[in-house]
Amino acid sequence: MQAPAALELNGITVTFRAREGGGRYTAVADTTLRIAPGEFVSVVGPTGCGKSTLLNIGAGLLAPSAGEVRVFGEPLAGINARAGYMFQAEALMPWRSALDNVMVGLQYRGVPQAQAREQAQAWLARVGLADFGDRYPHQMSGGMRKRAALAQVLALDPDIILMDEPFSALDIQTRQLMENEVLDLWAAKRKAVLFITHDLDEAIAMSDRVVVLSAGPATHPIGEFSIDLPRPRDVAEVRGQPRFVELHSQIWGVLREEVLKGYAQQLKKAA
Ligand SMILES: Nc1ncnc2c1ncn2[C@@H]1O[C@H](COP(=O)(O)OP(=O)(O)OP(=O)(O)O)[C@@H](O)[C@H]1O
Repeated sequence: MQAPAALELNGITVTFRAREGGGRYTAVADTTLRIAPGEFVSVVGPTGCGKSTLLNIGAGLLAPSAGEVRVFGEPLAGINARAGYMFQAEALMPWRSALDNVMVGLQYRGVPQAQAREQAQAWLARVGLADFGDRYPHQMSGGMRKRAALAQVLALDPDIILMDEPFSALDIQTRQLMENEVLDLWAAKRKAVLFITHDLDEAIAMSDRVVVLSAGPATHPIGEFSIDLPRPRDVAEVRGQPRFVELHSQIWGVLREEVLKGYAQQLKKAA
């Protein structure tokens, strides 16, 4: 028998009550997505198509209107306890130091104080913040805060990591450093990753597989591409490889039309 997927979204449909008027809005329609243990999958799609909605479904933060989620073969009910999340927004508590921020999740899990401190310190060191444990979020740069947030997620050793545009607020150099760092950490531990981005270059550089979503409403996968670039990868260097350029052009061929549709919808909404 085939090993169960780490995360499996089966025939997911998500319908919201529309924000205006009394109607319903189907954000996601009949979407199936499977992520194998240790696989790095990116989902790309135009703005507002439903990427975050899918991630929230995988996290168990939102229940689908139809379809089911399975985690290592088991139906998911409530929050996905085997997943760690990293969102675009800052996740650090401003009143806690970096070390305390990383420790808090461990303590919540019942790890004794001294051990939690030791593990948190080791994770801060792994993300390059060994000497910054006593800094508060406002005393750190955006990149450092992201590192601390990454340590916070990884310290809990989740089997699945859900990332929603985690580096989009960073400048390009810091972003590439962080992307490489994530790839190194991932290579060492091989967790299943669901990575949401609207940046196709980032998706290709990082992933084993890229899934393209259609423009909304009723978004669904319209293309799936296996990224056969060798690893380890340097996200800046890999962009110059002929195979990268080829994959980019193939995927962009599918995504372009959807981005234009998504953009037209945004303009209509704004009018
Ligand atoms: N709670 C909600 N109630 C009503 N509509 C919602 C709700 N959450 C999301 N939507 C709508 O569902 C659609 C998909 O939203 P979602 O945030 O998943 O898109 P996205 O692809 O992640 O967007 P972006 O690229 O801007 O991050 C949007 O049209 C959004 O307005």
